[in-house]
Amino acid sequence: MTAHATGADTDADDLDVEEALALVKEDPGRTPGAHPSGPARGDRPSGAEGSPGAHRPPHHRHHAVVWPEARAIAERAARHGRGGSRAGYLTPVAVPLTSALGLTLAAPLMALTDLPSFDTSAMDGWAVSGPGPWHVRDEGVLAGHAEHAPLTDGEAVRIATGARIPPDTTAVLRSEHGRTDDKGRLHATAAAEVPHTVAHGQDIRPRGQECRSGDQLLPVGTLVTPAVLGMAAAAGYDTLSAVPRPRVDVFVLGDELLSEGLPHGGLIRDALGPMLPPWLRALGAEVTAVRRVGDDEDALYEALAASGADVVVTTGGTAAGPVDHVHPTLRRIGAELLVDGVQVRPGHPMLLARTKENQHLVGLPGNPLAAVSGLLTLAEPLLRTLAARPAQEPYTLPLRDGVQGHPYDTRLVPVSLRDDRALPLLYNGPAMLRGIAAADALAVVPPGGARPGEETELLDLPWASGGIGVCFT
Ligand SMILES: Nc1nc2c(c(=O)[nH]1)N[C@H]1C(S)=C(S)[C@@H](COP(=O)(O)OP(=O)(O)OC[C@H]3O[C@@H](n4cnc5c(N)ncnc54)[C@H](O)[C@@H]3O)O[C@H]1N2
Ligand code: MOO
Repeated sequence: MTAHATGADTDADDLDVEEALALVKEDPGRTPGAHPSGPARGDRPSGAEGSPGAHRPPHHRHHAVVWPEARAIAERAARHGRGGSRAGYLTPVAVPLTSALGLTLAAPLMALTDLPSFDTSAMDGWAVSGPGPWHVRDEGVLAGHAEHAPLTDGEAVRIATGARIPPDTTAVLRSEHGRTDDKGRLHATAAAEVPHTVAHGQDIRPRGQECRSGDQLLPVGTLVTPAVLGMAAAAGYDTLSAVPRPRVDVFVLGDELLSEGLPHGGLIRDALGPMLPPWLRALGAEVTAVRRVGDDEDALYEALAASGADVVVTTGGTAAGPVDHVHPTLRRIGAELLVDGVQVRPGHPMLLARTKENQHLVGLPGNPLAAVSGLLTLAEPLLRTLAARPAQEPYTLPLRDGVQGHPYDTRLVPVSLRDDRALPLLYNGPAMLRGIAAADALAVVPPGGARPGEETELLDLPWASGGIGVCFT
């Protein structure tokens, strides 16, 4: 779908700006990351300050919304048509612990048992009753064994860490704090914290020390981490009530795409087929299908009609070229366009539509970095809301180098984070992946650009934040 020249949206000025910003003005001979200084705020083209929408040039796509609004629409979109659920997330299900990592708890985690569930020895040693010396019973008490006969005053029995404390035990004497004399009697040694004696309750973990059955351990909305899985298992759970991952079908459009080998004869490798599924999983999705769909309107129509996913993600075909079928197909199925273009570079032809009751479509542009922009602008808030995940806390860092701005649109620029500063990376053109492949985050550069040292909002990439989102499987 590379033929755009005849498209109705041809916009010579926009395309010139795009080329200038992303491709040719960055001098590849400079130190990687050394971005040419952007204009100072005061040097912005007149009219670029303040609300970008208010200063759009007359030829700008009139439907395009400003970047923050696009994200807000995507977040709100999830809240409609979900059986009246105002929260917007998918219906919770019981998920086995082995599948629950990265999900959000749909119910508080209440203890199903006391923890510990019985009085437990905290150390290897002897359970003793009363003051020593003690007569040591022949048998021992091991973890996992049934209850032991009560001790009588002056008796001791060997005990292992984690074993049940026999009734009438007053303390546990650690093995390194006791010795037996030649008559087989046990004495507390001078090495004990209180010499020759053991404090009442010493090294016993009493039943219910951590929680009582029915206590709330974690609130609803908690992200299921490995530690939460451990806590849930300890507290008696086999399954968790959690919000499931939104199911996502990915349709990769384009006749020019190869799945293997070197580009040849005008054909190029499909970069999005390998990139999007793991990225979508990192954003909380379950990828239910990845299909190549040729530049054929009927094929896209049929694929869409057959999809039962919560979200369909298409790549390519969003612009107005002769084989850009996304808009016509959406019209054909009677979809409601919620976002039709965003004032962001790259990625401005991205779109969001409601295709069915409980199904949305995110149309990512075909240029690979433009697709990333659409993924983070539209798919991320939609999936996050459906999966009831928390939003990333907004944060800023100073830019090491200035970044030229688009006169009217927000720019998303790959950056690497070093020493609490963001280094804008080269090779950030819409068709390029070299910058993003080396990046830790995307800088949100406002219309008009950003000066060196300017505090700039950052969108973390899921693998760079080290969060639970990094679980790609
Ligand atoms: N007349 C206009 N032409 C274009 C406009 C415009 O406003 N008016 N916008 C440009 C911008 S910006 C973008 S972004 C692209 C969006 O185009 P589409 O979403 O229709 O995508 P395609 O035309 O199918 O492809 C664009 C480009 O990306 C390559 N591509 C597509 N899929 C893949 C893939 N899976 N892996 C790697 N590369 C892919 C494709 O070969 C094209 O080179 O439109 C501009 N044109
Ligand atoms: O700039 Mo397009 O929006 O190439 O991505």
